[in-house]
Amino acid sequence: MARPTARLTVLSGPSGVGKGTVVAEVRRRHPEVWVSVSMTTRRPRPGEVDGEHYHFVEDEHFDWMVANGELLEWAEFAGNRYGTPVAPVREQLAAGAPALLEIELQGARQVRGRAPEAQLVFLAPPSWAELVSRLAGRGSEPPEVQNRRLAIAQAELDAAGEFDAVVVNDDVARAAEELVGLLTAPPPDLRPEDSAPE
Ligand SMILES: Nc1ncnc2c1ncn2[C@@H]1O[C@H](COP(=O)(O)OP(=O)(O)OP(=O)(O)O)[C@@H](O)[C@H]1O
Ligand SMILES: Nc1nc2c(ncn2[C@@H]2O[C@H](COP(=O)(O)O)[C@@H](O)[C@H]2O)c(=O)[nH]1
Repeated sequence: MARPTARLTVLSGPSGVGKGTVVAEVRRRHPEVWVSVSMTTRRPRPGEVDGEHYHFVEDEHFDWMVANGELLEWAEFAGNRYGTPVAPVREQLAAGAPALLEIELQGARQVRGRAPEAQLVFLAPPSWAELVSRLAGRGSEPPEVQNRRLAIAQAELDAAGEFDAVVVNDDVARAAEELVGLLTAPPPDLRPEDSAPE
């Protein structure tokens, strides 16, 4: 892998599109890629490990983090709250290393506001039918929660144009490599054609 750029990259996209699957594939291929572990008030799914998939916390703890400015961004999504602890991201970037966040649209917009230099990547499904099928096939939520997530997904798909890049998750390995390409791309002001003298 080319040396990743020390830059903040956000991966967003509708629930069930495969963000977690693609990020896991990126890490399997490139263990050096650092991915933020979010806080959430959601209950763990079977197999999810505290501190690895999420920091699972009670509402009071989440409130405390918000009140103390401990989160880079946070949002309520389908009945639960999710947020990115700011300190590890700061440490990562201060050490000259890249940081990858896997978050939903409201959070991506907050990151855009706080860190305009961040790279925002949208993961899109090959089709609406495929998105519905993936969310149902995962089997982690009951049908009413799936429908709630799909209602949000419609608005998220409409916002794809706000992002710097769109990656279609038609194939996990291909999408993972495309994401790695974006993680290793120099930021716009460092691209040779932008900095070349007249
Ligand atoms: N390219 C793909 N082709 C077929 N199935 C896929 C693909 N990518 C992911 N999946 C499957 O789609 C389902 C949803 O994937 P995943 O949980 O990674 O989505 P997500 O975007 O992280 O969802 P959420 O935002 O709800 O956490 C999983 O069952 C996963 O195995
Ligand atoms: N704004 C944020 N969104 C986050 C964060 N961590 C995860 N997420 C997104 O929430 C939804 C639902 O996740 P699930 O694990 O319950 O399926 C999904 O879009 C995640 O990407 C975060 O720190 N901030």
